[in-house]
Amino acid sequence: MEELATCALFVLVFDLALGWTYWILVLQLQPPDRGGLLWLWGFGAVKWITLHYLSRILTAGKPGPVLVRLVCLLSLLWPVTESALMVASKEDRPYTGPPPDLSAVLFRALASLLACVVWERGLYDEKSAKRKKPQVHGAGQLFRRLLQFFKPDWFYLCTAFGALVVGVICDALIPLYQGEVIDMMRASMVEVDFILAVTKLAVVSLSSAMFSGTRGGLFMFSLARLNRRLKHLLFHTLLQQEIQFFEEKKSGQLSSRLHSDVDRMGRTVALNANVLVRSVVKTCLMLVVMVRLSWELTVLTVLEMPLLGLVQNKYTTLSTELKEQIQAHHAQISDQVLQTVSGIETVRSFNAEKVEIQRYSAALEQLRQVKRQYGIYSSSFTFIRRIVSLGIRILFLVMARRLLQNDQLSIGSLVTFLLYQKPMSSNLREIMYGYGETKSTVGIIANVFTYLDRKPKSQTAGNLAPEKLEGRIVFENVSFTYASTSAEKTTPTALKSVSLELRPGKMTALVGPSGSGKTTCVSLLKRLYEPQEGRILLDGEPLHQYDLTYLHKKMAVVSQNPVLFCGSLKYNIEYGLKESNMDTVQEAAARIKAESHFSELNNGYDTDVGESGGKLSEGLRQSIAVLRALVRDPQVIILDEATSKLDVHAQHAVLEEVLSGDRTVLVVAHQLETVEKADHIIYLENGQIVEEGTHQDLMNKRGRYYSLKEELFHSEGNWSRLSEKGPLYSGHVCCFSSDLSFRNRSFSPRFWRLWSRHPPAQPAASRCIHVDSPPITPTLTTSYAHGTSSVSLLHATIPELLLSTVELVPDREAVAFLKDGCPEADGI
Ligand SMILES: Nc1ncnc2c1ncn2[C@@H]1O[C@H](COP(=O)(O)OP(=O)(O)OP(=O)(O)O)[C@@H](O)[C@H]1O
Repeated sequence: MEELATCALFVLVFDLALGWTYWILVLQLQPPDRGGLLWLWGFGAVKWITLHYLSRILTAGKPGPVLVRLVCLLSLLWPVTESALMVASKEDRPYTGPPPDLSAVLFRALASLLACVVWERGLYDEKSAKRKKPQVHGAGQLFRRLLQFFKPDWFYLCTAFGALVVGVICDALIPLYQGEVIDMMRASMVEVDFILAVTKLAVVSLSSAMFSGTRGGLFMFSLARLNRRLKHLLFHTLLQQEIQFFEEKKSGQLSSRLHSDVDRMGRTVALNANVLVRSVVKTCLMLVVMVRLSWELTVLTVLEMPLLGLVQNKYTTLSTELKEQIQAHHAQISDQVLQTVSGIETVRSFNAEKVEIQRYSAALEQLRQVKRQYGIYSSSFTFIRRIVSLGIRILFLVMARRLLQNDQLSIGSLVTFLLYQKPMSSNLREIMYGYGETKSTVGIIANVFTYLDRKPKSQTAGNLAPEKLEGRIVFENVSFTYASTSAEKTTPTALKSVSLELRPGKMTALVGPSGSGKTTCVSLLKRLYEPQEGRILLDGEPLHQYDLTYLHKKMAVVSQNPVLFCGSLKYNIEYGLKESNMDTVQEAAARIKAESHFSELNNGYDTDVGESGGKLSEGLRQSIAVLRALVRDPQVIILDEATSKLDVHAQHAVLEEVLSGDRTVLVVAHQLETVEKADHIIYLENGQIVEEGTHQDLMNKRGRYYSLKEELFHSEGNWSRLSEKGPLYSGHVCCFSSDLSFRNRSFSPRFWRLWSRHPPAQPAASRCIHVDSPPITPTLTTSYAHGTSSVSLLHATIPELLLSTVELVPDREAVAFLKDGCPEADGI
């Protein structure tokens, strides 16, 4: 810093020496008009070269931007101001060259130095420039890129800019013609001239209104089109992203990017460009007129700009940070409200309303604090701005009085000047404001473009779409780990070298404890994620090579909690289908035993399902999801706990329906009775396959699968599931058995009578109860069958539940069973 100051001092001293040398030369040589502008510009060029080399020598070849700016100002300030004075000089006072004034040399040098200091300390905020270096550096590029989005609207924009320029010219001429009209009011003037002046004023005012209106309308129109295009593109890009992206970003954040950020972006370019161009054109035109009236008063008026710029720059830097914080708080609050409202049932059942209100209030309080800070900055800025304006105004009045007293300005010219002064000041303010707004939007534009440019990390889909799909799916040593978020350093491996095969026409079941990786397998099949190792093949081809639309048509995934959209039942079942086919829907609904439930609803298939299907029972929601998949007739069906809320009959009906048509079926279920029918059962644990085979194989093996079945039966949860199946009626038989040959058999009342008299010998492989009283709901404490209480049932080691009716029962089966299990029954 000290080194820089020393160099600047040397440059200044050298500049003074050059300045005084110039005047000595002029006074000696006495050229016409003291050399005029030609000499001045020539001297400026010589000075620039000399000072530039001097600064290079002083700084060992690296003068730096500060010295470069100082040298430029020192060299050009004089010829530029003299050229402006010559342009502005009135015809009756022709330009006679600069007067010899040695003190002016010193004054100009000091003014240049002061301008450089103001620039470095105020307008050029080094701290914020460093902090936002990558953004500020690319600001021009960002705006150029944003302008490219306006390409389809070039016609409207060109017309708007044309209207803008014409409107501004008319605007700038209005005060001039107003002054003329005032002059024509004098009695000595002829009426025709007065009428002519009024007509000119009217035409100019009318044109200004018309062109300004056209300009405003066209800008708004283009802006609306740009918004639509940008939002569409951004939404499209967002939907292409991989699932991890949505897991990391909050929905409030994304919604804020999509709406407020895009709105602000468009507004900045369209409106600020409009305001900036309008104000700059107007200012230039007005400057020409004002300088001709009085350059002294013009300098004072214009002086307001750099001073206000200084304040505005500081304010922009501080307020940009706060604006970003406000936006982040808004996103967080809307996220919070969304979560609470969508999870209102959980909130209510855990009596957490107060906690949620407190959380909301805390978030609102944080927002209030940031807004308060913003308010303080804003009012301080307004105060300082007003003070600066007031100071300048006082100076202006003092100067105007002096000019009037010296006859350098007439009252008429002063009135015209004043008519220009107010719009001029507001123009300058608009330029400042537009500049500040544009600068503070750079970060927002960069954010939106970051999203627009984001390439999804998932592999891009291929275009494979064979006419016939067999549906053979193979996992070859597939390993997968979920990406860790910033909060967690590592995540456990969800799948470790899993190899399995799903065959067409067969049902495969994935079972295992929670967190074993079942849903991860389904997610990989849905291509929500890509395996890090190994590959997944569909009919021998890697899954990612299939066209996504084709894949989703051929492979349907039904999950436990299907997403339903606001609308009718019919809308949700036919969601995404090009053509409605209610006959197929109704037939399929009948086959999965859902038709009667649907027709019981008030408006049948037109019944509104409510938000996320909230007006329907969970079972009905699952039926809709199953139907939604079935009506598309996919070759591969994946049921991820998809029938867990359906009753036993409906579960069997769904399984029968999906297995028809040679489909490849994958079932993920915790209810092991659902998977027993599977042709192949795969038992996963900690992301690895530990057992596989048929139900019989696994039961015989007495391994993990067998233990899980045992555990499930003993757990109280199993008993509640029994209760969920509804009341048991007189004449029903409940059988608990581990003997597989016992399944799906029914027994007559005679059998029961025998059974109660002759219970099986120890160790018993079976327990049965006969419900012979009017409808009862089984509960833990009910004792309802031939001396067998529910408590003893819970202690039974037999993991099977069957319900059947007595009418279908042939007696000999009972005899056969009793012969098998109870030797005392021989001969019955
Ligand atoms: N989105 C995710 N981000 C990080 N880890 C995840 C994510 N989803 C699942 N996991 C982890 O991956 C592992 C396997 O989970 P997965 O959901 O596949 O198990 P699951 O067998 O389907 O469990 P459940 O039967 O309870 O549905 C678990 O350790 C789980 O915590």
